[in-house]
Amino acid sequence: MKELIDAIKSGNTSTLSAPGVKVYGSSLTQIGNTSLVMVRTEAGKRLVAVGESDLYNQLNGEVVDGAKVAPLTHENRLTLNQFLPYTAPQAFGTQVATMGLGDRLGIASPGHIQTIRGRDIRPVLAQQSIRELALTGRTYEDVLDAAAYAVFQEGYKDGYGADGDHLKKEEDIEYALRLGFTMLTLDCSENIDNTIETLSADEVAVKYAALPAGLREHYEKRYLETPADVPGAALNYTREALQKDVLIYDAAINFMEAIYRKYIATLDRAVDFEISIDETATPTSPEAHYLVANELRDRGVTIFSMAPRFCGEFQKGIDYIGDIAQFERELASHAAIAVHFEYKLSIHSGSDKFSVFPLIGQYTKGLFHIKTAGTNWLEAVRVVAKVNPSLYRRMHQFALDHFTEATAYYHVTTDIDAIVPLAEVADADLPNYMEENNARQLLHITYGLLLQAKNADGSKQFAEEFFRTMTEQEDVFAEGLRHHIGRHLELLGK
Ligand SMILES: O=C(O)[C@@H](O)[C@H](O)[C@H](O)C(=O)CO
Repeated sequence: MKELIDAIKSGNTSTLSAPGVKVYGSSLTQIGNTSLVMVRTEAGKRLVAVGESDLYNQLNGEVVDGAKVAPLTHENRLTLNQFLPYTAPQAFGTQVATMGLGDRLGIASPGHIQTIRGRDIRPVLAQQSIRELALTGRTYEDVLDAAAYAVFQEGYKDGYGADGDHLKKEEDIEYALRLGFTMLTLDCSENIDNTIETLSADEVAVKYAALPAGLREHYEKRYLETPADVPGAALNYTREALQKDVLIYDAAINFMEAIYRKYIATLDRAVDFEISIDETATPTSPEAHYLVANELRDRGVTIFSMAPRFCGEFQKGIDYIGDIAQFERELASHAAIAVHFEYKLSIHSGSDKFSVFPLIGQYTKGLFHIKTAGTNWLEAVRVVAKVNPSLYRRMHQFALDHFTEATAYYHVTTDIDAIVPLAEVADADLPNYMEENNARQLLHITYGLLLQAKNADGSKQFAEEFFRTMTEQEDVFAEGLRHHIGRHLELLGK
């Protein structure tokens, strides 16, 4: 480390290096009297601060050869945010395309930054759902720390977001806001009544008639008597469809308004508020989308984006499943509705939907929010399959043994029997599993079980070897993300 510190002290920072130390040259920055850089040593990543200043004194670490060497702790991240505002998350609003780049491991953001830098889109790097936190055992502090340190490591100063994703409970909303998250995705799935879709027209009519007269009059006046005028959207309300939509979404709209009034409208800072109605059995018709959006606007609820449940299937880690012509027809209306109400269309489970990306870029005119997460985990699994076949085989077999348990968390239509048996695949061909839909979904939804699995003695069954492998292969992982997420962005027109 001494060679590095001396080079910084002498101002000879063009090629920083030191034996046994990886220097992240893009991180080098000057704050007053202090030169700050990120390195990786045998002990892990560290901040190295050379030159006394308030920053130098506030960083918790040890002094080595006259420099402060600080671990990537939560407290040191907060200090970094204080002195380097670009390392803190920001809200983006509706006028720039954004991409959620969920990182379940806390090590993908450098590759994501290298992929997105210089493109006409901004990254929401710190994006995890409560479901992901529960499955990985991480916290929102961990998620935000990892993203902030990656931003510093890469010297990325174009801004990034932090999305508390698929939040259903007020306590989780408060948790994310308390930590400074700059985007909230309100998951309304538990307030949407999917049972209505199972009723006959007569049963719907009876249930609808039982609603308060004033409520029925409100909706009938606005959607049967008043034509919806949205350029580019084909909207046609029938009495039967309206009755179903009111029964399906009215409670959810009240929930959206209540959360907005209590948590968003009262904030003294900008937060991108996303409405998620995608994780429901009921596809969101354009008419239902317009109804929800119109009611929110009339109630004074301002949103950053809306995630409808599109027709067909947006399943985890694989391409779109469904009638692309119907998807295109309805996408045109969904996109027109979003433009009409001045928010962005949000595409959840956006990973790997290559066949419809051009349509999404086209109809949203390049102004969208797209969410990915699982595909980034699968790029890490691909690295393991390439460089550590023994670990991959053990993880794959564990995933097969625990797949049914994992289906409790994610809706997939995986055909496990279609996956080529491990014994028939040579080590060199293991990465090919990441090209096969059923194997992709097998490893995709079992991520939490794999990362949390323990041996009889309580040690981690895979996680320690997995992260050691990923540390050794961090450049290979970043290259894999640049290629795979880069393909997403190219097809989206970014
Ligand atoms: O797995 C999760 O809970 C999240 O990644 C969630 O699926 C997210 O909203 C998403 O759509 C990522 O593609």
